[in-house]
Amino acid sequence: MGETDKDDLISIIEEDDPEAAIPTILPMMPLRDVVVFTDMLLPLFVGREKSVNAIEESIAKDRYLFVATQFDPGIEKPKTDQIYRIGTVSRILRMLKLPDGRVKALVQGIAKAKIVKYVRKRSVFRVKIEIIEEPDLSEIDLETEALMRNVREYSEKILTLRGEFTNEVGSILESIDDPGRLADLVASNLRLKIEEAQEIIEIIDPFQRLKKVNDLLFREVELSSMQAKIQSEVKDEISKSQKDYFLREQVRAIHKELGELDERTQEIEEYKAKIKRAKMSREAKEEADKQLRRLEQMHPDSAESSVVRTYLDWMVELPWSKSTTDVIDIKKAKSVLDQDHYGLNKIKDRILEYLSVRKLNPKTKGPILCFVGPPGVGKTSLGRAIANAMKRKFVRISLGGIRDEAEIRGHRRTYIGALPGRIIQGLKQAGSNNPVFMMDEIDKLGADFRGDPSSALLEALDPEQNAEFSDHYLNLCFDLSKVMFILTANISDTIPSALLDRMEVINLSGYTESEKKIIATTHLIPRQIKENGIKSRQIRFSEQAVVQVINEYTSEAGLRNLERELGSLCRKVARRIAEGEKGPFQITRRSLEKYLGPPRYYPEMDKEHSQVGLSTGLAWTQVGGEVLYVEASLINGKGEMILTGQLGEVMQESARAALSYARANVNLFRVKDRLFDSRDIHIHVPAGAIPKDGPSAGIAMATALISALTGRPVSKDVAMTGEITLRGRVLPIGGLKEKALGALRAGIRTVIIPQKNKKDLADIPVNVKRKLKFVPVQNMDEVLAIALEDLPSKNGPKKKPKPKIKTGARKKPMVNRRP
Ligand SMILES: Nc1ncnc2c1ncn2[C@@H]1O[C@H](COP(=O)(O)OP(=O)(O)OP(=O)(O)O)[C@@H](O)[C@H]1O
Repeated sequence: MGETDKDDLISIIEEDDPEAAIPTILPMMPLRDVVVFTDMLLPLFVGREKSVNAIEESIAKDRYLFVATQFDPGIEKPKTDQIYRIGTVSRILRMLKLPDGRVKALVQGIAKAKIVKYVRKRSVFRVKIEIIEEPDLSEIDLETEALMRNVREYSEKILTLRGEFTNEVGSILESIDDPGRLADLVASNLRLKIEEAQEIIEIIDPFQRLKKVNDLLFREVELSSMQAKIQSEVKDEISKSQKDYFLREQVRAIHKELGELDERTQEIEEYKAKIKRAKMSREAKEEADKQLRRLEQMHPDSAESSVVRTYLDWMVELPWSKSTTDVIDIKKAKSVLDQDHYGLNKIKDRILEYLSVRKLNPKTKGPILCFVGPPGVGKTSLGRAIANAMKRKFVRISLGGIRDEAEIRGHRRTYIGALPGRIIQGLKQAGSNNPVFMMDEIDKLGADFRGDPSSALLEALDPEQNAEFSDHYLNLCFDLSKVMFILTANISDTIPSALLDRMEVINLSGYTESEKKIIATTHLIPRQIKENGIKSRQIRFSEQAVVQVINEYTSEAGLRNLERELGSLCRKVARRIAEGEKGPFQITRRSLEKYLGPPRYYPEMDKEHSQVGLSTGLAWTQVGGEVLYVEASLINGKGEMILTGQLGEVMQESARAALSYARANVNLFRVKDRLFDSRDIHIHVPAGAIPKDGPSAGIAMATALISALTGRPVSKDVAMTGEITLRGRVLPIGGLKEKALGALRAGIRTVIIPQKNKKDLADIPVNVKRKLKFVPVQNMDEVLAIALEDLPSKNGPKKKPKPKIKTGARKKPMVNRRP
């Protein structure tokens, strides 16, 4: 054993002469940190002068050398009393002189000996020795045999713990049957401390020596196994989670063996079943299976695994192949639409046509419907009715204010908290892949650096490409071709044009007072009564009360606020019933104020008489048609034009055109051109906080201006809409129906419209036409002839005949609408 290899050992033994007698006087070499046992082979580096001398002396003679260990390895030049007296007679088997004067030698222990005395001490230690004979143990008793076995086993154990055990070592241990040699061999390999090793070497009796070695081995085994235990404990601490995982895996394996499922396996199995049930597309299933396999490998509590779980939840809950069966019965659909909606005949007809085509050709890629109209005119409820009629699911999302493409298409899964886009979310909510999918406020889509949501929307809506709509979160394609999309908007002007191209716009313009009255009595009141838990016999609405709510508590094109006010009336009655009062409760004009407070829109307060420089225009806004007042006045100045009331560019240009027209026709109006040098003209359009734009107030501005210049008042019952040219021609405008309804609400009786809009009168409900007089005009002369009460003419002032108003209950404008 030791550091020398076996080949060396063999050649040495051949050289050795076992018969050679050991001399009694030998050169001696003190060793610093090793005790040499009999038979032990040991390579030595020798540097100290005395030691080198000792080796040289030995080589010069018969190569015998006595080696003994010094007490303290730190002492460079030990004295005789600092060296143990018992040591080993050795033989130098090889020697090599190094260039630096040091010597490398391979020595082997031959016999144990004792220093009797030092013969020489100066340049070299020379000692007289006495060989120590050991008692002969040729007959090995049982105890010794047992001890030897023990020693062998312990040795194997230690070497195994140290990772040094090999079969070769095992057979060497087995082959030694001399207890003394076994003790020496084991001791020389035990990494003992010097004192311990010396203690062993000094025990002469082989049995005793073996016993001592056995004790040390026992201690060493304990130490080594304790060390191994500590090491593995530390390792366990470090990888506790790994250990947990390992244990869990074992538990899983045990459960599996027992035919039971643990929580985790159960989860995985559940996902497997859900994936199967979801009947995904092949591509989607592959991805889901892949993610499930990833989940299986992951630590169940890791953040990553919860991301994968959320993804799988989305995947299995999407209606990949879940559809509802369409029932398209046109008669039934008509009755559903009629049941939920009063009027709207044209729109209902269009919807029924659309459904008929779908019935005859289910694969049709017909246009996408887009309902455009002010709030509360029934866009959403029509969509819902279509879904009911076809027995499809209905979902609704709002696109108002969306600027980020990811809202439509989803965020990539790498983002924390990523989710699919609104379209996929809507489909999950619907639970079928062919719902009626309503997207509200398409006109309020934004676009900025985060991408253009309208392009993502385009992909979703376009029948040519929506079979492969890709969502960033799913990272897969989802087939949207069976979805029936319906879009809604308040105005069509701001709908992105690429989208507008693909849609069929259906306008819903708003309701007249009488329509509102009917809808209120037939739909809104019964619904509110039911929703508030009242019995219909407990509450009665008088017709006048309903009309008053329409006119004095609301002012809108649609029915939103009307329904809210009626709901609030029902709620108040519900409270009284809940407090124990017995009905029936009458809602009359008189009791209305008690329930709803004072009216919010007072009629007949302001425009009681016609005024100079104040004309009434008509605007088409997101909430329907509205009257728009235009004020003009002359103030001292230098002929400048002041425009206020947050007018947009087009409207400002329109005002300038009106002014130019007036200046070009000063003669006609009998105004001195000089007037413009000393006067500033101020045009203001009240409700100054609300931005206004568009050319359609052109004739209203010109009328106000000319009224201010001429001092002729503008008739209080006349409203007008039309664009003006420099030559005074009146050009057509849009949204006539909405404007007409707005004028009616404001108590106007005559509406001046451009000649070219005459065709639009066909769309205006008959009862509106009965109450409003529409006067189509081609130029400003005609406008002024109707609007100004006292028109200056080329032949001098002449009294303008009052416009003849045919019929219609007179409703005066409301205070908060009138400057
Ligand atoms: N013609 C109608 N007949 C009966 N009820 C109607 C009619 N039009 C609208 N309604 C009712 O008026 C209420 C408001 O309608 P809805 O919510 O559909 O309006 P909307 O046009 O979608 O408004 P918004 O643009 O604000 O979403 C609903 O309760 C609806 O049932």
